[in-house]
Amino acid sequence: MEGDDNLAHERNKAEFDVNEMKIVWAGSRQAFEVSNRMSRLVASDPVFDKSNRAVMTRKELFKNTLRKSAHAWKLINELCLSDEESTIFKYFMDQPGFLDLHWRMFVPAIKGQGTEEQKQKWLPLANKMQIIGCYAQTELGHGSNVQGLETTATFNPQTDQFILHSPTQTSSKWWPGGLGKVSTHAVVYARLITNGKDHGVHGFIVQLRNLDDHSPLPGITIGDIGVKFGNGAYNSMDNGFLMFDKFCIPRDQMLMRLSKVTREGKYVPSDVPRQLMYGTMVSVRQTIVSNASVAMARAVCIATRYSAVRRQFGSQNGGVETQVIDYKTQQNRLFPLLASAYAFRFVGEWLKWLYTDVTQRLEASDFATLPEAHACTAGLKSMTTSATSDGIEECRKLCGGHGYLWCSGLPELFAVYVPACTYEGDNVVLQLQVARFLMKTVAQLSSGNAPAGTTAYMGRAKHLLQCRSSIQKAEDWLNPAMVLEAFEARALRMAVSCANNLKKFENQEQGFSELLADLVEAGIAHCQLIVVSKFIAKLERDIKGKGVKNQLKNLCYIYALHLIHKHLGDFLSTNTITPEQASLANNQLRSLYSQLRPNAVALVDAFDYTDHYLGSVLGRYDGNVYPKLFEEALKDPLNDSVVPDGYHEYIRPFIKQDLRSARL
Ligand SMILES: CCCCCCCC/C=C\CCCCCCCCCC(=O)SCCNC(=O)CCNC(=O)[C@H](O)C(C)(C)COP(=O)(O)OP(=O)(O)OC[C@H]1O[C@@H](n2cnc3c(N)ncnc32)[C@H](O)[C@@H]1OP(=O)(O)O
Ligand SMILES: Cc1cc2nc3c(=O)[nH]c(=O)nc-3n(C[C@H](O)[C@H](O)[C@H](O)COP(=O)(O)OP(=O)(O)OC[C@H]3O[C@@H](n4cnc5c(N)ncnc54)[C@H](O)[C@@H]3O)c2cc1C
Repeated sequence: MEGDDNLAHERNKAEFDVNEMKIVWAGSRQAFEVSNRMSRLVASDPVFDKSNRAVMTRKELFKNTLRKSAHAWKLINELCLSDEESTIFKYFMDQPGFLDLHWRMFVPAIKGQGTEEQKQKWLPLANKMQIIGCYAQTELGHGSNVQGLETTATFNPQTDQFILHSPTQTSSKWWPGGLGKVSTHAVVYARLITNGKDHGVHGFIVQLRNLDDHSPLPGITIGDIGVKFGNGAYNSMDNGFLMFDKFCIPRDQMLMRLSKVTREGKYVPSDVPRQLMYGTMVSVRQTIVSNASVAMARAVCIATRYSAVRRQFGSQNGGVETQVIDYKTQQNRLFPLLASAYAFRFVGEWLKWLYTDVTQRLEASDFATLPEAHACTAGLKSMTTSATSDGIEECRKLCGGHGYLWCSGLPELFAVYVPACTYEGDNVVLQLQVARFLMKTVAQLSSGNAPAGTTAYMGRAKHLLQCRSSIQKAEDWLNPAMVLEAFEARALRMAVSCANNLKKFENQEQGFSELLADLVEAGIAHCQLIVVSKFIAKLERDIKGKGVKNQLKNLCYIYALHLIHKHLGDFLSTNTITPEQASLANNQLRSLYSQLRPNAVALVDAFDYTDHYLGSVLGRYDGNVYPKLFEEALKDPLNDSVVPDGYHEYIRPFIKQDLRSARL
């Protein structure tokens, strides 16, 4: 059977309304319409071609990214795209570049931390891209430890200026995207010093380059930090370094919405939590969770379509071979990833709601939910990006040898995606923030304060610490209350166990250091509970379309039960479930895989990705894999000539045994 017949046959088997599922995936009919229109607008424009990124030199790749960015900006203006449309348009461009940092970090940092006057001055320039900005926080010596940054901003009352200085090599800014070659400005984080006193890290708007000829301003040393992981991939981004040599900026370029420095040099501390200075990171972490679902879905779409096209073994007497998607091992690796894509989508929707809610509360000076918002954004960013990076690599393996080809789309996707485990906060460091939050919540349980939000379940500690799961048969694992209770009991017991172990240490910080590995596991268990509970909550909503809810139910329970299987040690060692109940979960999981199987291709079609966005020969909508693999191979520059360059110097001497003449 040809690839296209395979996929047509698969699509005919679907038991649900794919068009309605597309709307559930997009979040609303309007969101679907925008996403569909923007992805096709990008795909139809030859400037956004991505087919030869792997064979471009770094300089070519970078210049091509500039060209694409300029073209995108022109189209956004000509077509008068809304903010929502242009964000999605840039996303489907699928080319990491300075635009990401300008719009996602530089502009939000000014919006969140600038005064009204500062916003009025800087935002119109940034919104029209008359200045281009980046977010310069990380240094050569410190990334995770923001309080350990070394760059100084010393107030000089004589000139009413701050003097920015990099006192050591390790204080050089290192990593900011867009800094190396493009940005004219940056929001720079530096230690504020007034009257010889260090007030800790604060943000400043700093011009870096001359607006006439783009040369660095005197006192500024700047450049790109060099080639990063993978061909093409994130190398389109100019991550940069930056050093200040007593570089002066006016006082009104300190971002002063939170704390201030007066004309006399008096420091006026913020009367709101100083952590609001970290607001830009919280906002980006929230969007990274939604991006995780997109990246996971992309890899899963490629692996699912290819698994339906690919056949190996199983033919008797020359008949057709088995589609590899029919092997239970393939399903056991692939279907939980498909379920994870949907799970991350829905938790991303919820996190967006939580972020909007906390932002509104902060505007009304209500800071009560800030720790919860920080823990959720940090923990879910960590959990979903780790799972997605691993998932992309698993999808590559699911595609066998051809998955290793660049044109499968998976190597580049992995290389672009994997730094998400590090940027915007290292995943272990962020998960430890969740653990701290959990330890505080557990410590307060005896005080009578009922925990709220995502830790509300801890308020039922008495029950959850001693309950035994009442699962008796495999179908019981489709009962939402029973599944939730298992996840809640496991998460609470792991957190309480850490808290009890902490008590054994006289010095709590030392205890925390000793128990770091267990604390991370407790944080992950809590985050997995959030994802499962938000998926279950989604099923309780009104979901339209023939068979759509049924498919989502299957995906939800596959997500939950595969986690039980994967983290069985946690569930058994906390006595949350028995080995027999674990075995019933496995039986149910197998049954769910069989139910999902006829719908697998339609479930990835529901992502509505264009072939342009997928960028994968293996994941093509028409399944026409083999002829296109040949086409791609023949395009490789090595195939430009039949006899390769270097033959006469380095191959012929071997064959003719005249190695003395080889030019070694
Ligand atoms: C095939 C091609 C495909 C192409 C695809 C292209 C598409 C591209 C799409 C998407 C791309 C995404 C683009 C995104 C680009 C991202 C670029 C990355 C940018 C960066 O990385 S910027 C730098 C980020 N840096 C960090 O994240 C640093 C991490 N460190 C910290 O955040 C903190 O320092 C900390 C969390 C580790 C805290 O450390 P600590 O020393 O404890 O902190 P303190 O300052 O003392 O604070 C203690 C106290 O505050 C609480 N707290 C900490 N942070 C926050 C916060 N943000 N909000 C609220 N509260 C906070 C902390 O819990 C403590 O509370 P407690 O005292 O315990 O109650
Ligand atoms: C592609 C990319 C783009 C980036 N873009 C930007 C940008 O635009 N702007 C910007 O300012 N920065 C940017 N960064 C920097 C990024 O934010 C930092 O790299 C990140 O915050 C991690 O910090 P680090 O590099 O100091 O890691 P480190 O903290 O040095 O981590 C090294 C190891 O130590 C472990 N570790 C560290 N602290 C602890 C702890 N307390 N407990 C347990 N383990 C610990 C970590 O888990 C990790 O395994 C970017 C980075 C990358 C890779």
